[in-house]
Amino acid sequence: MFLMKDITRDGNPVLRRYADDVQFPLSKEDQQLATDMMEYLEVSQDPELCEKYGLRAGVGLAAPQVGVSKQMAAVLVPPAEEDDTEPEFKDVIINPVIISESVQYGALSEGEGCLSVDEDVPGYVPRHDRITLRYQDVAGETHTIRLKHYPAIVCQHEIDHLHGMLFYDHINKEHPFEAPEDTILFG
Ligand SMILES: O=CN(O)CCNC(=O)c1cccc(Cl)c1Cl
Ligand code: NI
Repeated sequence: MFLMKDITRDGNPVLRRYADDVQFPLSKEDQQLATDMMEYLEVSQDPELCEKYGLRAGVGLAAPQVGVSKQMAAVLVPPAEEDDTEPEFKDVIINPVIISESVQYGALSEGEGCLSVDEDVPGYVPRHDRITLRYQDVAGETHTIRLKHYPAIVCQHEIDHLHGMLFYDHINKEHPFEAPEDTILFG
């Protein structure tokens, strides 16, 4: 199981590298990596286990964050409403490509955080509010899905990791809480 000691931190060159494509069928190693990354998210979202293992909670985790420069990220966006049982989006996205994106931006009103960035970096992170995402799952099946709002934001945060980008790269340095016109602020 991954612990905070396994998470690469800003300054480690692996976080600034464009990750390599993943080959199919997945090697045993890549299968285990996918499982372990999703497990981290599940454990981190359980308040008791999160505390027990001293984790920082996350809704996504990209392979470069555990030192593996491969195009793979786990995403686990909890249910939108408390009484919902199903996560809003849950999958390990492999070789993801955003094939279309809205002109309109969306941003979380409370900004973003990252396991690989220890300090808080306040400010809006403008992202596309809606995207069409193409990716392969661990079975090698290709999915083409449309996402909007929070799941779209999270997937863009993870895909950034696979391209050597970190969330604060998008924050306006002079005016961190300014966002492009018509940006939807939510959360
Ligand atoms: O790359 C993944 N992480 O660094 C895990 C920790 N950060 C989050 O869960 C997180 C928090 C706020 C907004 C977004 Cl979009 C994300 Cl992704
Ligand atoms: Ni991150």
